[in-house]
Amino acid sequence: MIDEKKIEAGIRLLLEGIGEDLERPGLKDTPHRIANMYKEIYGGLGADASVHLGKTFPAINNELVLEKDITFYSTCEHHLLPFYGKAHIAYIPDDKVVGLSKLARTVDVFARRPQIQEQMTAQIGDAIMEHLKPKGVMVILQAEHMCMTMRGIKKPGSQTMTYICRGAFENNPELQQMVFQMVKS
Ligand SMILES: Nc1nc2c(ncn2[C@@H]2O[C@H](COP(=O)(O)OP(=O)(O)OP(=O)(O)O)[C@@H](O)[C@H]2O)c(=O)[nH]1
Ligand SMILES: [Zn+2]
Repeated sequence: MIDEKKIEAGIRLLLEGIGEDLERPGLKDTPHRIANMYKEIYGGLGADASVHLGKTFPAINNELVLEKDITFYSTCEHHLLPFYGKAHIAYIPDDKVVGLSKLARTVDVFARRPQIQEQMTAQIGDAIMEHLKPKGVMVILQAEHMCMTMRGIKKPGSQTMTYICRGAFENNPELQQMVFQMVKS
């Protein structure tokens, strides 16, 4: 559960730590604003993907479904700086499908917490396997990490790609290639 008072106290300390004047007008409401913002951007911590993935419909057929270019914003757990980009999710139904928005909602459940991209990729795929129980799922994430661009090594434009395969996609390079092609097209 997100504790707004603790976040506000933490932000006040942080501002003091960098030598800022907490009483100047521009900063007076900042601790409160950030607490509100964290409720949104870390809202995934209290969220449960099964709520979204548990609402299914009978499949018309069991052909592959790809939802691509799902924009997401997350924060890296090492620096609490944003990483953001696109998620692509392919799955092969086993007589059940979910509404397409539920795939995007599942991405947000795992994006809105301090994260590591590899872990987020796996969590999305594993949640889909567990709750929708398809024949297989493949998740691809492509993101820019601000801890790589605005500080440290400073390599703007560098992109991190991660993917996982579960079920029918595992050990099936042809199927994986087909998804990569569909994502590129
Ligand atoms: N594998 C992986 N690494 C990440 C992710 N987000 C951030 N990192 C990396 O986490 C590492 C943390 O390294 P540290 O050496 O502990 O921290 P640092 O001194 O701030 O590292 P630099 O970024 O190299 O300055 C950095 O190399 C980041 O690029 C992620 O999602 N996945
Ligand atoms: Zn980072």
